[in-house]
Amino acid sequence: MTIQLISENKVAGGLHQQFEFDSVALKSTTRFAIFLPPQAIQGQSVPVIYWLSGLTCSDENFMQKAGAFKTAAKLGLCIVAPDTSPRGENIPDDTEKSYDFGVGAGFYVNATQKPWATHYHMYDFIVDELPNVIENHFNVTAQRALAGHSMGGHGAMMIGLRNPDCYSSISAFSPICQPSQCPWGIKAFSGYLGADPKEWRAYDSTELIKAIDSNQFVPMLVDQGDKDNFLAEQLTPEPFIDVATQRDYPLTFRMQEGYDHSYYFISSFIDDHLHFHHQHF
Ligand SMILES: N[C@@H](CCC(=O)N[C@@H](CSC=O)C(=O)NCC(=O)O)C(=O)O
Repeated sequence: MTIQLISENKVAGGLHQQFEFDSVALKSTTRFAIFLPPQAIQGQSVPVIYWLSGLTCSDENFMQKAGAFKTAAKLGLCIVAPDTSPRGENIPDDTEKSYDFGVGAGFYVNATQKPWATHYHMYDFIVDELPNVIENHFNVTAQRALAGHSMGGHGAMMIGLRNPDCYSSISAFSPICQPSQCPWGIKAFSGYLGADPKEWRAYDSTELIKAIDSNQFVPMLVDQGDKDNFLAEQLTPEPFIDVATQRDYPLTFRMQEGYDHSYYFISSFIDDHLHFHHQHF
């Protein structure tokens, strides 16, 4: 597997780089961004936080807007931000070109339905292929954490709950907590997984947290803004919090007064998330 450097910038004493490579899972060329802290450049192996972005995003949104570099550099954390779907000329997209399905909206699932099933395997990409690429090409340890926003918050929680042995901690901003029950999730899951809601359960964090073995609880931090336009209709955290509370799951859920759904919110609390993951590595 070869990866090709696309761009490089020095930042906070470390490096921000973009690479592309031919993904087996996505059957297409894909790009990711990586922040390497100074420690990794000096030869030390560092742990990795995988950041999963939301609808309409690429590898760039988090890196350009979250303001994570100085704290990640101080704590010696590598951050990897993949794209949010396969992308390119031969990749099927929503015929209506809507922002919440198709390119930019892979929802971190393995699609089973045509025409999506050929390329839209974001679950396999994030769980298996991308970490292998990162661990084979960079000065990183096998310690992994997951974080994300909105659709990517759903991805971080869902992937962490399904693979508790692989991740030290999980965090999310404004996650879609019950995708089987909200318009964004119903549209995506119907399209990618088919009409039967039973097939959706394996990708729904509120279902997964009901079933996970208590010996396999992974610490989780969630921040949510109370002025988020999507909160009531799309994000619906209450059922997830209720199950977590009943099960004594190690979830810290913080409702943050006055904040919306944007990267202004993320940049306000990203340091807390980086410290949280650092503490659990
Ligand atoms: N209608 C909007 C919706 C797009 C949007 O708000 N995207 C969010 C994630 S929403 C859930 O996954 C986002 O992160 N946008 C990128 C950014 O840099 O802010 C639209 O189409 O604009």
